Amino acid sequence: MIWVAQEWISSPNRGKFYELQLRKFPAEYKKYWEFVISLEECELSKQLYPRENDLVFLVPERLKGEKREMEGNSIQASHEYHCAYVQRFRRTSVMHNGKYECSLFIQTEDKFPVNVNETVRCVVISSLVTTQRKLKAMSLLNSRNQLARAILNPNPMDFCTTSLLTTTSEGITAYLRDFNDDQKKAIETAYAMVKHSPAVAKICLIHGPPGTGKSKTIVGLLYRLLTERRGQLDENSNAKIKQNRVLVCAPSNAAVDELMKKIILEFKERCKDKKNPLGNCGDINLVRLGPEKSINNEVLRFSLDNQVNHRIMKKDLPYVQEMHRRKEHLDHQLDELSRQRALSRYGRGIQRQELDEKIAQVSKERQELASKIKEVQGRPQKTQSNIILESHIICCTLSTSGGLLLESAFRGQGGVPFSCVIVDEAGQACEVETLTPLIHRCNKLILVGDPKQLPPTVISLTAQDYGYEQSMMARFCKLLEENVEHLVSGRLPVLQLTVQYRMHPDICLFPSNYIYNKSLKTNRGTESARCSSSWPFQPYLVFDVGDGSERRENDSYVNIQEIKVVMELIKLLRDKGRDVNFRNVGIITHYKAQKMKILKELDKEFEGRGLAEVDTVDAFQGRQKDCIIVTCVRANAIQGSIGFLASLQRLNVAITRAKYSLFILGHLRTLMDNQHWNHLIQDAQRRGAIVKTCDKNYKQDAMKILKLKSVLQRSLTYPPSAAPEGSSPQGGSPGSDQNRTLLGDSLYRASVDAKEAADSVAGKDLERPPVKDQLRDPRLLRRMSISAEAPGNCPRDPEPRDPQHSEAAPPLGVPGFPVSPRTLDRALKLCLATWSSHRAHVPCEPPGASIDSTNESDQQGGHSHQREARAVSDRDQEMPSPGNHHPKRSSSWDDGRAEEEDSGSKKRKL
Ligand SMILES: Nc1ncnc2c1ncn2[C@@H]1O[C@H](COP(=O)(O)OP(=O)(O)OP(=O)(O)O)[C@@H](O)[C@H]1O
Repeated sequence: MIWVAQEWISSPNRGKFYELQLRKFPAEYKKYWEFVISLEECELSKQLYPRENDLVFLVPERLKGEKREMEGNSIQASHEYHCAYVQRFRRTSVMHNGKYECSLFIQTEDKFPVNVNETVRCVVISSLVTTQRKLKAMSLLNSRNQLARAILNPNPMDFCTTSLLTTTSEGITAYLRDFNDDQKKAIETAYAMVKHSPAVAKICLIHGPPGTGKSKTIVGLLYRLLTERRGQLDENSNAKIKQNRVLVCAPSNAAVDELMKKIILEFKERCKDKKNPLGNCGDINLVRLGPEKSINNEVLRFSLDNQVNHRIMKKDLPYVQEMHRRKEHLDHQLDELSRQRALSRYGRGIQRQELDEKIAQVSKERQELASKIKEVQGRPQKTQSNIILESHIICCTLSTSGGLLLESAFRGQGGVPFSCVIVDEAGQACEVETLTPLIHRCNKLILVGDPKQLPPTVISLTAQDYGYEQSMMARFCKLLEENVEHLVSGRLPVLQLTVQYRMHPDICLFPSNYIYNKSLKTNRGTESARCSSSWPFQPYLVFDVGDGSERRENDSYVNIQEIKVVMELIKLLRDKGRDVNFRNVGIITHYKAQKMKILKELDKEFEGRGLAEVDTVDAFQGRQKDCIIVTCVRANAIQGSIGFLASLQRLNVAITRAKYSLFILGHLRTLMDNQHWNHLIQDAQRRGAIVKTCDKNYKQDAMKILKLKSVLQRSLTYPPSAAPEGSSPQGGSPGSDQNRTLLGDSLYRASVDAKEAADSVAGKDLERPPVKDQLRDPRLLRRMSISAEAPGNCPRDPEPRDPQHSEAAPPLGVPGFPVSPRTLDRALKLCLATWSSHRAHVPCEPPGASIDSTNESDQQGGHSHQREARAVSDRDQEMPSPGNHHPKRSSSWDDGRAEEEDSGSKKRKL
């Protein structure tokens, strides 16, 4: 029953009441009850009436209202409530009290204290179909699958390793050029596992952090597995070659469809003869199983129902059309007869009788015709099975893979129907769910996912205690990691994807260091594109909304001050982002009430146009946006729990969705009570990426998301009064690639369009503030050692609270060292020089915003100052360091590339 518990609440929209009338007491089966509901009610609530396999709660009439069914997030079962299972739903055509009736057979757990004819309230909790499939998968595992032992008691030999590499043909070598080394290794290893020794049961784990191309790798593997098929197919066009059929599953419909879109693109693109493809998807056949209403429109064409209809329509179209015409004719006839019958109410009895007989006759004929149409158009099993058998890739959810459809299609075919089962988003599937596709006896399982992102959603705490929240992939990875020292190779048999193609390197830095053990690297092309000067906003800032406070709203929370900041940021994105497409901006909040309030505000501001997408972390998993704003909401005066926010996996997903800019809004004192947030804040603090704000200043503070174009320009014309330190805020020396990223891209590699610059900063302030106030980038402020307590800033600093983190940076506002205006001027020129020399070979990928990215005078300026800049760079490095600014010395969160790039920069200096 534990397994059921979490699902009671996972379908909240099904929690509806039904009044049922107990009709008779079936003496023979004490635990079975027959209830009656009126047909009218059934018709009205077609979607929601208790259906077969539904789990329901039954409450006798006399107990109604005595106790609430829902308390908080959990349903309280007590002796008054009877957990029951809808065994059978039967529609009968019996008239009762002037209404047609339906019968509902419900099986209760034990004796149900209800009297005959007493009304019973029935609460539909959830369908048990999925649960039944999971139970079936569990019970069949041992008898049906060779992987049973490996799953229950895994050892490293059960997992495929890189030693299985195969030889590749020229064509495949050329194809694999589009993939990075990790992806190639994953494809080749999984391919070898499937193709070599098919009798050996093996599992392949492909672990891919955010944006590392997990889907791309799956598509590449499918292509690799199925291209050989073409050769075989040419000789023997029996399309039922089971060795070349793959079952591709994911826990959710959305995940299946996302992957399918990529599969379709790839196979269509690579079709040998596009005018004459061999299958329905390029040269292969693809089918998507599952109810049509849950399939994305873009892939609906490949649904089983669609393909069945297409085949039937093609064959039986004229016949079906004729039947429809006849049915329409009978409908008209019935209408007319009913009208005549109504008119003859006061006429002769004989006439009425004749009409009744005629109506009955026409009704019968119509009913027969309707069932014939249904039979032809309905889903004839034979056609379904043929389509499934002819498919090379079968896509469906894990649950659907356990349905009767697949089983009956393969019944009597002999052998194993798939060469392998691939599970995408495997980190998000419950263990038992992952067992479901294994009922088809396939002994090769490929799990692709990231256990460090969100686990399966399990609300029941009891279920969590039993480990139901842990995915199979997470369990395997954990076990292997714990025993890594006992492995002969000393290496984990997990294929790791380590190059990400999504995030700006500044966004990637913290998750890479803290969550992925410094292993997540940014692809060079992605780095250049993300650092493009055409994107006018900073990549990574954490706003400390110090005077924000959480307010409870029903079961949720809101934080009004954070909403104000969100709205201000959104307005800036709109005003300064020029072409920033709002569909590419996402606002992530963990709380429903906050989401609703933000949506309302956005609606007010934009009158329903151009709304940014607002949703929970869970809804954003697997997706990406150009800019993400995270509003954390929680802000307690008395420190307490931070609820959903506490999960590292949720934090990971929230901060890894943005491509160009990530702005996190939170009450840092509250957040710092959690160790993961504490690390994030300390890291941001070291990088000078924290912006303190409060109600008085939030509008000005929001402006800090703009890149510092004006500073760059003014620094050349107005020598400022302070200079930055020589060291970068995150390590690496000036001129190193990493440094270019952090300094050059975020701070200086901005558009130098004078007009834009003036407009974005100085133009706003008629009374020009002192230079230090104009330098709004927190990193620069930090480097210049300008106290965060400067006028207009908020008074409170977040301080690292956790004494166990010895590498913790001091609180914001620690005085730095004095720098002269000349040094600052030189340093700025240095950055400009590095920027312009770097830019020369950096391709730009406009993300949607297109701002003039070149400025002659700037480039020339940078060029002419290059030599001088290098001299400054050398000298700056010798300057006394405040000690905690050079992460290579002070921080355990260095970018893994720092050392390599540091030496690179030294070479450049030589
Ligand atoms: N080798 C590669 N070369 C170029 N681009 C790549 C490569 N691999 C992946 N990408 C790009 O990176 C982006 C993310 O890829 P993909 O969606 O496959 O990643 P993912 O790991 O499945 O993402 P998620 O974290 O959302 O699950 C896509 O735009 C994809 O085209």
